[in-house]
Amino acid sequence: MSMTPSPSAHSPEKTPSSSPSSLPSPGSLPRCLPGCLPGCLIVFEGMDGSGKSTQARRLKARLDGLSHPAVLTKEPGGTPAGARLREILLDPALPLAPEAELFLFEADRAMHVKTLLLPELRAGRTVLSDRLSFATVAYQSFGGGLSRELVSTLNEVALGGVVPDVTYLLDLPVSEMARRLRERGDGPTRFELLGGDYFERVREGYLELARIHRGRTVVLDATRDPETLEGEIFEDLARRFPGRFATGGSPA
Ligand SMILES: Nc1ncnc2c1ncn2[C@@H]1O[C@H](COP(=O)(O)OP(=O)(O)O)[C@@H](O)[C@H]1O
Ligand SMILES: Cc1cn([C@H]2C[C@H](O)[C@@H](COP(=O)(O)OP(=O)(O)O)O2)c(=O)[nH]c1=O
Repeated sequence: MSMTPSPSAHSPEKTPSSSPSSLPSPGSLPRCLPGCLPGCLIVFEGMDGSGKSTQARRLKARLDGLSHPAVLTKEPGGTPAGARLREILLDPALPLAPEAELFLFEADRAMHVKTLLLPELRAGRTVLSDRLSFATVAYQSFGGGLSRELVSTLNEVALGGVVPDVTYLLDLPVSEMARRLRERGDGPTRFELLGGDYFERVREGYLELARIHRGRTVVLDATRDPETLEGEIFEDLARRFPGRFATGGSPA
């Protein structure tokens, strides 16, 4: 990956405001292409129970072992405000209108991007995120039926131009997903609440996104064992970003 920021990474950027929140003001975010910030954003996507957090944790451990520290984060809930939003979003006793749910996922994302992803990526660090914007297209649009255009517009605002360098999509049949969630012992699972048809559409949504963004999305058969998947992900990363993850190659 290029360590040279493109002109577009700099021109619209301003010094973060000194307001009490110390968040950059709206419109101050760079428009970014993959690789235009010195860091590397690696995203894990897939349905509930597909093994995203298992693989994100394994990759982090592997990078730690190579003295290449990586930041492990997630959506929803990767920031203090996001953790509160996550409680609302995942409370089965608190039904939300589809639009309200969408706005809360996007609010979580805006906080995540502005306060965590952008600072880490600007500092040149590797960030591993358990979910990002594909999830909202797959769940709220393909699954929940909200307009694709609305979801894309809100994603664009929340992402502020940040684009993953690579996304690993852990693809799993819905029946296997249901089995894993039962085994994991989640309370009343989102699967039970939303139903199998919903998740069939979510899966199809993810696969369509992978086709559209095929240059920087890798679809993995998530029914295979965790070791095999970990090896395949690391091999792909090493090929994609030569030298970045070599032993002692930490940019942090
Ligand atoms: N490759 C795999 N094969 C079988 N079971 C797995 C695999 N990866 C994860 N699991 C198990 O499936 C469940 C869901 O995994 P998890 O990583 O929490 O998924 P997610 O973060 O996508 O919800 C956990 O019980 C985990 O131990
Ligand atoms: C990020 C995101 C998550 N979700 C859903 C997916 C999950 O059902 C739920 C919580 O995500 P997550 O904690 O990643 O669940 P899991 O570990 O089971 O995969 O939020 C959306 O519906 N839209 C979104 O934009």
